[in-house]
Amino acid sequence: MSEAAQTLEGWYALHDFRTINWTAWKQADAEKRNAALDELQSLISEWKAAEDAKTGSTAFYSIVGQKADFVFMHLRETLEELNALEVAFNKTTFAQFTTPAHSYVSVVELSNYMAQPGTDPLENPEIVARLKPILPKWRHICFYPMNKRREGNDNWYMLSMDERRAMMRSHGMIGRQYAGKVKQIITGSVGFDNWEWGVTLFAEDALQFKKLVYEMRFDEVSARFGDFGEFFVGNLLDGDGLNQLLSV
Ligand code: VOV
Repeated sequence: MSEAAQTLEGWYALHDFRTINWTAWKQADAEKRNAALDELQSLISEWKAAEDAKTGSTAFYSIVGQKADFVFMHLRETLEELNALEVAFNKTTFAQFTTPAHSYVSVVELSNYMAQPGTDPLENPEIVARLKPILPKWRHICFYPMNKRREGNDNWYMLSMDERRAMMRSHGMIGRQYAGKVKQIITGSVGFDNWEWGVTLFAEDALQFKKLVYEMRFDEVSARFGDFGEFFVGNLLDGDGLNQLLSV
């Protein structure tokens, strides 16, 4: 058996995608719409308070295209908290105007491929901060799930640790060229959801998603071993953005 990579886990993650029933939203009277918006805003304030207290983080983005209208990405210490968040949203008036479109459950993960031998990663404040990240509120989000292939000669899980480490080094070198342009949060979902990882990227310039993902396609670890699910891309919903989205 090949040596399994050691992983460190941080906050649990829920990507909660919803579609808006625009017909019902437009038909609702202004009073009901305003009440729904007030309630939604107070939920968002609660999430912001959790983020200020560093007990979790939430990002709220509209989704471009027809796979969903918006996504809440929540990070919390436990799965129970994530569950409570989705249930709290489901009980709001605004939720009556939405339908679930997709969801993804995972946990922030760092592997030991790049670890410094003989050091305790949990003593490194940078690593600890990466396990419990405050999500950047950059203009755009890109989310997709992925697997590492297990087919014939292209079986990631049969490679030696050294072979995998060399490929992850090359992967990391490409990623580093995008420092300051793309921020990645890798979440592990083996045992939690249908794919092995969730990849969540943030950027101020959405084109950087295309450039990075395209460049990685030529790198061995993605070219030979990457299998990818559906892509979701969207725009930050800050206070103004939310009001604009929901004004009818
Ligand atoms: C934005 C840049 C960027 C950077 C700097 C970066 C660096 C790194 C490093 C150094 C490491 C290994 C240590 C760790 O931190 O865990 C990883 C790990 C990982 N990555 Fe990555 N990645 C990036 C970006 C980045 C992207 C765009 C993708 C999607 C791939 C693609 O083709 O679409 C990805 C995937 C992953 C995955 C699935 C893992 C876990 C693999 C495993 O087998 O365990 N990643 N990644």
